[in-house]
Amino acid sequence: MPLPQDAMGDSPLSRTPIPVPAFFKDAECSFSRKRQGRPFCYTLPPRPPAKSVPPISRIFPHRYQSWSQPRPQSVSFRSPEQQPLHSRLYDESRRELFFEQCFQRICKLGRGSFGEVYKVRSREDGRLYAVKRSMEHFRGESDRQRKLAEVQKHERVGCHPNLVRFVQAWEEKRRLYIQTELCEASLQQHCEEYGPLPESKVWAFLCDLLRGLHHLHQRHLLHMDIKPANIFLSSHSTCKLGDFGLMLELGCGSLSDAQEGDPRYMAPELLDGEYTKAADVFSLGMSILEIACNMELPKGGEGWQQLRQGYLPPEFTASLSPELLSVLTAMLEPDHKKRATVDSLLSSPVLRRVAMWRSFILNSQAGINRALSVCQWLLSFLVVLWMGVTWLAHWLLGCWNSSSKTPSSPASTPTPLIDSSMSSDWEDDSLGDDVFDLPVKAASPRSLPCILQYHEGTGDLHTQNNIQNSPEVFPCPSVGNTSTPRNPSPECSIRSRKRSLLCNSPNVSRISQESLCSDESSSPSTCHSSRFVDEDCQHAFEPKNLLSMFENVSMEQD
Ligand SMILES: Nc1ncnc2c1ncn2[C@@H]1O[C@H](COP(=O)(O)OP(=O)(O)OP(=O)(O)O)[C@@H](O)[C@H]1O
Ligand SMILES: [Mg+2]
Ligand SMILES: [Mg+2]
Repeated sequence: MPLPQDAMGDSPLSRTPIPVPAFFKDAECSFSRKRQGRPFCYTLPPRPPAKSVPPISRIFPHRYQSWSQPRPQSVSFRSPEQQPLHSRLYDESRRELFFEQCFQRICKLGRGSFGEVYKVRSREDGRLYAVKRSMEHFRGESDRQRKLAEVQKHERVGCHPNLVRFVQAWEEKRRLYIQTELCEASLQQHCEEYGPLPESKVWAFLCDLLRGLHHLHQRHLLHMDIKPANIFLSSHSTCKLGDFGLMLELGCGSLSDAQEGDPRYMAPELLDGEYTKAADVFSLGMSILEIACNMELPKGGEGWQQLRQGYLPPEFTASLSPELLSVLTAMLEPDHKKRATVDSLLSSPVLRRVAMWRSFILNSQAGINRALSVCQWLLSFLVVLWMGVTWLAHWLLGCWNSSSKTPSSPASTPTPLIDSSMSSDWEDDSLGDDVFDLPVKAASPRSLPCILQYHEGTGDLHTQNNIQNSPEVFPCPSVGNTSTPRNPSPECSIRSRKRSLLCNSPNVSRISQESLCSDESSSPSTCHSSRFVDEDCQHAFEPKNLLSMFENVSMEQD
């Protein structure tokens, strides 16, 4: 239906004063502005009345009920068979629910008349989701089927950027769980926090919601519960329709199951049983009126009637632009046959302009986000690259240092780094074959570097403390090579050579005689220098030294 506009392009309502009804003074009192800081649960629709008869499960508590599954079951209407839930994290033998085992509950997002909604993190993929858990247990098979029907509706809806995305659903211990994408907040929560929306945002959200509704109406689906509490804002500031619990499908006999939505947003023709797409347009119009004018919508009475007779209180709508007022008037047309349709609204010039502008903004936002994430990725790649290059440079420098300082015959020409006077205590120490079987002692292995010297004649290794003389020793992985002969004597076994190489890593440290002897009380026989060397060797056997170790071996073989 075309929007009611005159030749000037203005709505009659914007220029002609609305005839004030005789009862206006009384009627005025039926509309009020929203009060700030109202508790969230204030807007909840009434709960269904409690049954006077206790449920069968109370009368026969131990009777087996086919609908009360002991195990979690996947709920899906795409496959005819009920499937058990699959998750690599779920352990059937544990008492915790599937929900607790597979999700980390972060906080409660909200509560409706059917369920409580939690913000959760999936332990499986680490992402954030919303999970709605039915508030009450199934009271019987028909109650279960009624609740499970919401899942079927989610599946019917399919994917659209302006509809809340369904992920999966399951039932466990007579409760239904529905996992959906997580949104920032509902439009109602947003308005409670930030007050009425500026008109630019109202247009943008109206455009998003009309697109979502267009997707539903194309599939002959009626939402039937459009209101700010069921409209969600995504993290990218797009608006989405959610909560498909009351959705109806035209032409498939589901109209007999129709339930009334919130009376504040309800189209008047629903009282006569006229379920059409126009009812959604009316509810959306009411929601927009509420958020744009900060108006408390009446649940009944005179104000409720007036709004459904095409009367929009000017004291609330005075601040709206004529375009928005004319769109609202078209959406809130009392006669559902004359009411604007989603198609006609989306093809109106003003909404086409908004839609173009909206697409441009969303696309540029998405582009900026993509560029930012690429930059972030590049930055982390560069950091890793820089760390790798620094490490390599460090390592190459170390190798170069060691090769420039390695004498041709370490036994005959002792390195200037080695202070032989410091090695007197260690001269008779040697590595035996059992060194790797010795226990590790609790000393600080990295604090005092030492150098092992190989005596060609005896085939023995001697430790020499170089703590004072060799600051360059620390960064160099092969600095101890000076004590390793290039042409080892035949008595020197390969094993002992490898061990000496092990000990030549910078992690090899000297343990003072005192500290070792202080351990004597526990094992007196261990106060022996060869064991000290062993201990050092064991400390030196760390993955980061492996590279230098093999480097040394290869240098030796050369
Ligand atoms: N995907 C979501 N992301 C963020 N918040 C959500 C999400 N789903 C629901 N909520 C919050 O939980 C509230 C209740 O959720 P929902 O409307 O789905 O429950 P309901 O019991 O079906 O409500 P109703 O009474 O409208 O039928 C919402 O108003 C909203 O505040
Ligand atoms: Mg809801
Ligand atoms: Mg609902």
